[in-house]
This record gives sequence, C-alpha cells and structure tokens, in this order.
Amino acid sequence: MATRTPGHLTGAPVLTAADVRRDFGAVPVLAGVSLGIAPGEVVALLGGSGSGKSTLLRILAGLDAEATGEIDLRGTAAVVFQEHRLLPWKRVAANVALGLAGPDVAGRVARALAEVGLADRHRAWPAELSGGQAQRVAVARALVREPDVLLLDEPFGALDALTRLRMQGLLRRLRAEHGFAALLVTHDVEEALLLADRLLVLEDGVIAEELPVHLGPTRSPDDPAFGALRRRLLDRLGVPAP
Ligand SMILES: Nc1ncnc2c1ncn2[C@@H]1O[C@H](COP(=O)(O)OP(=O)(O)OP(=O)(O)O)[C@@H](O)[C@H]1O
Repeated sequence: MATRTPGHLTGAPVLTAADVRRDFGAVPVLAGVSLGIAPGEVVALLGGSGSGKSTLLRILAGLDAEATGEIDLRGTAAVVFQEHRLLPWKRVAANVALGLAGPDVAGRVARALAEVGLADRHRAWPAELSGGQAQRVAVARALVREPDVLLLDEPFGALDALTRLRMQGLLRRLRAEHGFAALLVTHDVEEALLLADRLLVLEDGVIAEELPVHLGPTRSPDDPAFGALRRRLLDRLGVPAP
C-alpha cells in the first residue's frame, strides 16, 4: 500500500506523490508517477482514455490499498467524483453533514450549501435535484470539510455544456475565496486551460509532460495565447488539427 502521511500545513507542496505504481494483474497502469501540488495551486491532469488518471486520483485520495509509492498529504483532502454519489435516503443537508464532527455542524452545512447556491434545498431529497444541483451538493459536501486539496475526477463530465460552464465559474469563485489547491482530472482541454495553473499529461504510466499555464486570472478561449496552448495540448494528446 502507498504510504500516506497526514501532516500539518507547513509550506509547499501540500500534496506530494513519489514513484506511485499500480498494476492490474499483469498490466502496469502507473509505472512511477511523481508530482507535487503547491498550496492553492490548481493542477489539471489530462491523458488518453485508460491512461490511469482516475486510478491516480483514487490513490492520492487514499482509496486504493494496492498501490505502492509515497503520498504525502499536508492537511486534508476531499474528493468530488463524476457522479454525485449522494445517499438517496438522506436529505441534502444530511448528505453534506455525513461524517462531520465538531461544533455547529448545522451552521457549517448551511454555509456550504449557500456557497453553492442551494441554501433553499437543504431539505430536498437527492432524487428531487437536477444533475447540476446534485453535483453542487457534492461540491458542498467537499467544501464543508475545509480541504487543503480538492481531488476532482471529471466533476462536471456528466453535465450539459451550459451547466458545465456555470460549474467551472463556481469552482473558480470558491477557489479564490477558500484558496484550496486542486487536482482536476478532465478530458476537456478547454476546461483545463480555463481553470488550471499547470497541466500534467499522463501517458504510458508516467507524467509525460508538464505545462505551466501563464494566462492570468481572466481567461478566454478567444485569446490567441489560449488558442496556442490549446493547440499545443491537443497535439500532445494526439488530436489532429481540423
Ligand atoms: N479495478 C480495476 N481492475 C482492473 N483494471 C482496472 C481497474 N481500474 C482501472 N483499471 C484499468 O486501468 C486502466 C486505467 O484506468 P483509469 O480509469 O484510471 O483510466 P482513465 O485515464 O481515468 O480513463 P478515462 O479517461 O477513460 O476515464 C484501464 O485500462 C482500466 O481498464
């Protein structure tokens, strides 16, 4: 099992992986992945289908007992998956509160729901929510834990294009307000370029490329620098030019 050392926030990086390896049977999926994420940094993880992105994220989240390597987490992490994974028999507020301890759980839950724009839905059942609303509850459930790192596995992948844009805006705002770091697994090159400070490409079981995103806080796909980076990334991912 990968060694996982919880620690206190002492400076950069907030999350480190060193020589992470994972085989499924005879197939090596991760063959020595090393990475570091600085406090407050958003890193997008891209790579072809089946390249091991979700496997890596699960390992970083401490959800894979079979991996080897070292994971050093300085602080707390919270995960948001592509599916909301809400418990259907619990109301929204109870889902957000799940496993929370300490004072004023109800107040913290209410604040987290307000931050994702769902203050009025705390008594709803998950089945009564739209896909976008359910995913916002999943974000609130992560946020209420005040994570130092958010691990996001295609969090908006199942949403329609418009909802996806809104969720990207929400994530940008929450990150500016809370200052958490994030690792964002995504298939969407544009999403990666809109949200990330740095891009990692996973290929053949290792981080094959690392690209800083020097685009500033206000980003637009219409910006030529954005377009150039998108083209470079698509080339790297083997997507031919139109
Ligand atoms: N529990 C498992 N048992 C066997 N093989 C697995 C298991 N989980 C993942 N794999 C295999 O490991 C490889 C990487 O899977 P993973 O889901 O991490 O890729 P991914 O990059 O997230 O893919 P996608 O972008 O399609 O979601 C795939 O070949 C997959 O079939």
